[in-house]
Amino acid sequence: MQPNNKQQVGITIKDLTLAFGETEVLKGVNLEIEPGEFFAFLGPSGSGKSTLLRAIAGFGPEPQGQILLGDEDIKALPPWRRNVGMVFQSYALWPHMTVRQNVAYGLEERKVPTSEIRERVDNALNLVGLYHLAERRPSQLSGGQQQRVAIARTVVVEPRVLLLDEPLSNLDANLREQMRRDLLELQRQLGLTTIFVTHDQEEANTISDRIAVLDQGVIQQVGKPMELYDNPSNKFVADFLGTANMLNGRLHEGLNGKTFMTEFGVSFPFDHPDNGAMSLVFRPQSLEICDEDMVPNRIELQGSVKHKEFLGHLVRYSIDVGGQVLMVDDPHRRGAEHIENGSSIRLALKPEEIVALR
Ligand SMILES: Nc1ncnc2c1ncn2[C@@H]1O[C@H](COP(=O)(O)OP(=O)(O)OP(=O)(O)O)[C@@H](O)[C@H]1O
Repeated sequence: MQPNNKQQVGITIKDLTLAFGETEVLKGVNLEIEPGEFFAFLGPSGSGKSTLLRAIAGFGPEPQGQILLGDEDIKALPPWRRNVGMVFQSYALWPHMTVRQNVAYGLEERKVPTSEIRERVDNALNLVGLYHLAERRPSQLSGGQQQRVAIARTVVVEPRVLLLDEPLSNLDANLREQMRRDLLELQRQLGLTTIFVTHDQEEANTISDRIAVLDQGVIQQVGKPMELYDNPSNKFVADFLGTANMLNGRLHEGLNGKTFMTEFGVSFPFDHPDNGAMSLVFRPQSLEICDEDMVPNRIELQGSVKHKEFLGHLVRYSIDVGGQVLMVDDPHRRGAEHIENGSSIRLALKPEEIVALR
């Protein structure tokens, strides 16, 4: 199997809606996935990630809208004519067949000549590092090895795109990290446009070029992992991608510039083109604990420590600021032991790290 960069195709999804009976599960999905991209569908359980992936593969009820592979609308094609490879969460290996037979199965079905099957299966097994286990049955393999067989079996037929439905969720944490790296390397080697479904934001962040965040059958935002983390376009995305502090309140124009007043009555200067009700969102590491003089160009907040968790490289504090609890991640340094529950502290917030959401 050779890297097939020449055949890389993008995937375009236009106005896709899909219902199970009366229940609409995908509600007007629009998406452009670039050729060769490693793309993730990220969202909580029930958000429609698997349904969207399965719709691309041709499984499940027929959706409304369009699914294009390159220029070709594949929506009306049966799964086996789409040239799309899908790896299921359960792996779905044949238990009575050896690893080699499992991987060869799809080629035999396609009536590929025997000598070519041998060569392609060898290549696929080498690619996933399982050549030496070719004569074993799935029950004689670890979870990670079974996962690799499932991938080899899918890529051996040289699909135009690779779809992976939570492929790492049955593996333990260490193996998952290793498989993440292996999967990314394999994807780069093959140059296959790949979609990966996960509910784990760390997994999506580490593996993907771009992510679509889904909630309730709607794409909430699409972007590179850091873009989504730094500039969430709504509260759902802010919360789903890591810990987010959120201050709800109003922005007023005063004589000396603009002031933000939280719903709990804490106020501070804040500059933003809009006025009125908004939420200010910022990450725990955007707040600093100030022992001495206030750093210039920071928003100052007074609070008291409610809870403290020492995590080694950082200390995570819960700080009560005028009736609202904010999370603060402070890089651990010697000499901070005196900050205890009940301590009064000053916080400095970097205004440029605040995202104002309406
Ligand atoms: N065969 C089905 N019949 C009826 N409803 C279904 C069917 N499959 C999925 N659903 C519903 O569609 C919604 C989306 O399900 P889907 O499996 O796509 O979510 P998901 O984001 O992949 O979740 P998970 O991470 O739990 O797999 C859910 O509310 C689910 O109950």
